[in-house]
Amino acid sequence: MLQIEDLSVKVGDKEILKDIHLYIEKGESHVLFGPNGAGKSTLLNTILGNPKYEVVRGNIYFKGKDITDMPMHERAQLGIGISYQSPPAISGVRLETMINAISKRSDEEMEEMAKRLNIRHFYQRDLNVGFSGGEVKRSELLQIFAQNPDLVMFDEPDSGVDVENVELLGGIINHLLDKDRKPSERNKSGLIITHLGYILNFMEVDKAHVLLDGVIACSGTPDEILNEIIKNGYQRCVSCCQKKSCNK
Ligand SMILES: Nc1ncnc2c1ncn2[C@@H]1O[C@H](COP(=O)(O)OP(=O)(O)OP(=O)(O)O)[C@@H](O)[C@H]1O
Repeated sequence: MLQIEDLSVKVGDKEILKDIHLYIEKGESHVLFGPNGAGKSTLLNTILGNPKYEVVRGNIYFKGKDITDMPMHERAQLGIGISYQSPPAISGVRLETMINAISKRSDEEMEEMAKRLNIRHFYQRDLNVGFSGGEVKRSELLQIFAQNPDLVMFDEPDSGVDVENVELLGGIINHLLDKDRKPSERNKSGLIITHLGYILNFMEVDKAHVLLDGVIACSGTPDEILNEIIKNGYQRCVSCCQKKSCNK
């Protein structure tokens, strides 16, 4: 589904991502860990095609197509979606208006998901204006459900969310990524950034990567990587990275 080859990315004068290789198969979800400022959001924004991020080397392929120079709206049409960490509040645009503008789902499907996310009563409110942290995340997930993209990226879906809502959101992300279907029937792929990994208790993820200083330092199963980070911080990834000379 997504293939990233030898990708290096600059923001302004600064090279943030270096020599990234990442392959996400159809039906797979990957999680991205890394300390603050490592470049995780930069990677998501680059996949999305945000023009602020300049690809200086390498290529991004989506569904077999080279999208490296493709504008953002065409990538969205092709099936790439994102749930932002801190989406903007938009006065004058109601949640319902946004949903109607972007939805590829039936009214019945939208009603059901809005109820499941407990956000139906927010339809007449301006988008994210005065929403709490958890309400913003629920509204983001409803918009992602409406768009129905094939590759969904989640930038810290659990930040600022209480324990009960993390469980709710984890279950819905699982559903959005087809994890409630048999492996052979899964068509969606995901890339999720999380700092604490608590949401992973409620969703299924196939692989994990650690991004350090713009480089993928280690990859493995989500459990082994997360346990290592909880036990020793990012220290082992740093030594692993030094052995591979990946920070040169
Ligand atoms: N517009 C910009 N101009 C200069 N530097 C930038 C710009 N945007 C991001 N950066 C820098 O790029 C680096 C990576 O930022 P990024 O937001 O991708 O990190 P992150 O891993 O997502 O961090 P966090 O976990 O704190 O959200 C940081 O050092 C940041 O200051």
